[in-house]
Amino acid sequence: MSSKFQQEQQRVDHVTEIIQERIYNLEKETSKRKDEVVKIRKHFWDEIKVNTDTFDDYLETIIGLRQEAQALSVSQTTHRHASNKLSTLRRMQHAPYFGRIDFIEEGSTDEEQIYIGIATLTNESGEDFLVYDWRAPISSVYYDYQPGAAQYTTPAGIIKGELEKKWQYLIHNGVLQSMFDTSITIGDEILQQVLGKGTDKHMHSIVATIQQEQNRIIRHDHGRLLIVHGAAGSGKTSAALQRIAYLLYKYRDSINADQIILFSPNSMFNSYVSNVLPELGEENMQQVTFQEYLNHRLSNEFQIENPYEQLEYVLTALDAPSYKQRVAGIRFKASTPFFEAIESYRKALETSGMLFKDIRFRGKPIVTGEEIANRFYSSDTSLRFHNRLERLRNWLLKKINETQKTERTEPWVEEEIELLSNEAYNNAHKYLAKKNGFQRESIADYEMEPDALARLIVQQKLKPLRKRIRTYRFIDMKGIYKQLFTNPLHIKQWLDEEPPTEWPDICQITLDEINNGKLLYEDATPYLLLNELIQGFQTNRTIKHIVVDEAQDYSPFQFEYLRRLFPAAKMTVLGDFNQAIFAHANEQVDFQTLTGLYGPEQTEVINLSRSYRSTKPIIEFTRRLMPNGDQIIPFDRDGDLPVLTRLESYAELHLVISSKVDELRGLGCNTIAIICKSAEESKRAYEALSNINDLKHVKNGSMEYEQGVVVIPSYLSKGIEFDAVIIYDASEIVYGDESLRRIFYTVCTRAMHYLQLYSVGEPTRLLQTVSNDQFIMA
Ligand SMILES: Nc1ncnc2c1ncn2[C@@H]1O[C@H](COP(=O)(O)OP(=O)(O)OP(=O)(O)O)[C@@H](O)[C@H]1O
Repeated sequence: MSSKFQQEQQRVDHVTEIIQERIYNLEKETSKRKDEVVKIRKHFWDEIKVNTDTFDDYLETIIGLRQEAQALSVSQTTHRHASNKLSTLRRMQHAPYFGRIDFIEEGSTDEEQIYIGIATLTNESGEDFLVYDWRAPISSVYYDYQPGAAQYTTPAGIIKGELEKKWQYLIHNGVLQSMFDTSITIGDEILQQVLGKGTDKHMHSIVATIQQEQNRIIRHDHGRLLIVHGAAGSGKTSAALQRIAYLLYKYRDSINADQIILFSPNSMFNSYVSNVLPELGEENMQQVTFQEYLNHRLSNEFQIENPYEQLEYVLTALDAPSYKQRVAGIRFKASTPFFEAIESYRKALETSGMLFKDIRFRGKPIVTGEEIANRFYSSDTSLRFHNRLERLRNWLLKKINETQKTERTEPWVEEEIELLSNEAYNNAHKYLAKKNGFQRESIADYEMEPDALARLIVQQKLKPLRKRIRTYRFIDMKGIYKQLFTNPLHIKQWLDEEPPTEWPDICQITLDEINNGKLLYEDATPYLLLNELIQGFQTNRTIKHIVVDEAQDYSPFQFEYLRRLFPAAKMTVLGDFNQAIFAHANEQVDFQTLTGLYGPEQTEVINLSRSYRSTKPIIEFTRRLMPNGDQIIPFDRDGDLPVLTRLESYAELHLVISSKVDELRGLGCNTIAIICKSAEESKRAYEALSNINDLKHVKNGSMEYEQGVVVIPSYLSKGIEFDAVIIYDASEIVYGDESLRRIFYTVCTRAMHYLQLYSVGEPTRLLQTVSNDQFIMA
């Protein structure tokens, strides 16, 4: 062992010792804090005298409550910080750092050695940095430069200097396994090692090996919108997650994890990526799917189709009578012209077309929908639309007040009073006594007048109606949306161009679904948009950053919606048009359309062209599937060529797949995915392959990324990766249509180490763009 290596091991030992000492002290402190929190919680009420007899007593009670609550909150926050710090240190004790730069600042002769790890560690006095956080300004030199002139940006300005050397360390359980001088080693050894490993149940952080182009994304910090377009496996999701960690570090005084939302494709993906931030000592951001948001907003009104049901229809219902029309509808309803048509339609509603529901009480109309509409259209048209609606709402609430007065002498109220249970009667008595200023002991002295009770009963009965009016549920939103489709000719008033030729059928399909209480996925966002344009946007200003992964699956419509929903947020959008698998993704859409969201000066686009996930032979193969594939640069990792095996029957296929799975298991693959085109095909495959030990079936709604051998439909496999991928049936019959190219590309790019394709009969024509030397025909 060289003395240099020994010295480095000694340093590791020294730093590890310090970390262990800190852990020991922090453990003591956190357990003290924990006891404190438990004690405050337990004795919370003992410390407070609740007395509300006089105003002064009341005030004292409130102040006491406040003080105790504050003490609890301070202790809880301190405890949380200490536990976070503790879990970071526990991680660091096994590998305190992963890199080092030797840097000489301009104007100085001293070479500084900067060790880089997942968090900052200083000596006891706090003056010497033993480890720098990977997000510290100076650490960017590690990711951005090779030895030579280098610089980094601090809040005080740019610091220039000379990067003398750059080192990578591999430390495991406190033992230095290897260290590389990156100016001497050829290729990126540590990256090779990391990428060569098998998959895990969760994605891991990449801080030790972030590449320069990825670092640009992580540290990008100007403008409202960052668009990242990158090849499959280029590290978009990874960069997005490290970027969140970076933002949480840089803006730790003003942003917390709850103020960042990651929009992800499905729950399984959520579980797959959920470990990256905690691994970096940060709390997880909020994770949602767009569908969850739609359900949250609309599931009371409709049964909403989910995006995968829509896709399953597109993939499997080719023979359905209205297939062509439905697909045309999906495309059109996601388009900018339809978005603009909805905006024009809403404008037109200022002069006519608003529909309202009757407001009824006990079966009798208080005001009919028609009367409400007349009132609305006779109001001052110079007011803003939303203010007119507000006035209308106030007018209706007044009507309810009038009803309350007239109803209380009606015979039904008398009947209700007679039928009141003792408990209900006593509750009413107590409520009215308090309302009339009677306190505790004196409550019994209150004599309830029958009229007051009658009023209370009517008021209770009218409560739901008041709530409906306050929340604008007297607007007939379904009816208004349906009006867009009731007469196929009407759309021309709001649309600048011709609607698709299938428009009359699209209208019929839409109306049929809505009349059955269903909302197709393609209608969900337009419906919600119209709703918000009419009632005012329900905005969320607390969110400071939203990250949209797999952005190619969103329509421009949805982005516009998100922009309005989160007016105070910056946005990071990551995607790959080669993987745009939804039917609404037509050829013309690209990320340039998104520049319009915040304008060009607020937008930056970064491209990632190097792909890391798969071995070089797999990337060479998959990139040939796409016309623009030559722009994808494979990371140079060796591996086997993909194999295509033609079989003549499904019986044969199932036998062969079973033995292939055994072989791949023998090669050490932790995750093997048998990827099918649709859920329908997956179901058949899963049943036929039931002899495979511990085979799992991933369906829409699956919550966890499963290790082992899974059968999975194409669209659910996106965003995730497997050690080995088996394409269940890459035949012309299954993938014979050019429109399936992106799906086919997406599934093949899920493979990290092995890619095996089977074809029952003639292989798909999509493979004709791949030359014969890029795969083995077995
Ligand atoms: N700099 C890096 N260091 C180590 N591993 C990396 C790096 N960049 C990417 N990877 C690995 O490459 C794989 C693909 O990364 P990721 O899933 O982030 O790519 P993606 O662009 O989101 O892919 P896709 O679009 O195909 O879903 C992951 O296993 C990730 O850990």
